[in-house]
Amino acid sequence: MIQLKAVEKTYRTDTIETTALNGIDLNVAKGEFLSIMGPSGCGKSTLLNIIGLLDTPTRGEVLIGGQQTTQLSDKQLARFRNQQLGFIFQSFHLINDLRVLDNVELPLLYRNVSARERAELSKEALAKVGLGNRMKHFPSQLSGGQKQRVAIARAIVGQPAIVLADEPTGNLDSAMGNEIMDLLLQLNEQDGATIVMVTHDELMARKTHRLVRLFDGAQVNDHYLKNAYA
Ligand SMILES: Nc1ncnc2c1ncn2[C@@H]1O[C@H](COP(=O)(O)OP(=O)(O)OP(=O)(O)O)[C@@H](O)[C@H]1O
Repeated sequence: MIQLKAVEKTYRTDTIETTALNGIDLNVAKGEFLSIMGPSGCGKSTLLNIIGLLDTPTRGEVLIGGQQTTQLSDKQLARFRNQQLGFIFQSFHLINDLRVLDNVELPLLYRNVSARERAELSKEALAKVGLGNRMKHFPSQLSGGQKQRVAIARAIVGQPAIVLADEPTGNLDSAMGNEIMDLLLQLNEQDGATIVMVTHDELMARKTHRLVRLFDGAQVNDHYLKNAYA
């Protein structure tokens, strides 16, 4: 479903060159729930942004669902993102001036979906995350866990094949974090969504199918990391 081949990412400013990713080869199977861990600055968000086509690699290839993405124009990328990918962020990224239902409808606005169908699909997505009774609320009237549920409803309303989550439980206490994690597991198990999640929480990562550890922009295996920290 996701294939990265020899992906490198270098950021350049006038004086400094930073290698954020240094030759990543990664295959994520359809229906797999993968977590990515590693110390601060090791390249986790960069990797997720590249998988999510929000950023482009300096070298290497990114294939999503067999489609080569490196040659796509910005417009094609935006369309591909909108149809294939759902995003969940640590800080929710909801629009505070919009009611919950309108926030969830947003990804559908960029497609040819009628107003009635947008509302129906969004209500379904909100019911799925247990927020069917909060549609008319504004984000400021919700708890952190509820905001993240809205963000998940928004991520899944267009039924994307892949959901990308950047520290989805990072801003939540452990009880709410566990609820959000259960919801992601349910999405994966029942709806078959392929999920890639960046997390700092080993307990959350342990619930997923596979744990990839990064160190200094490179993929390392568990054994190596344990030796490195021994
Ligand atoms: N836009 C940018 N310009 C320059 N350097 C960048 C940029 N984005 C990231 N970097 C650098 O690339 C490296 C990887 O950053 P990245 O945000 O991917 O790490 P991370 O593992 O997600 O960190 P954290 O856990 O702290 O969020 C870091 O050294 C960072 O300073």
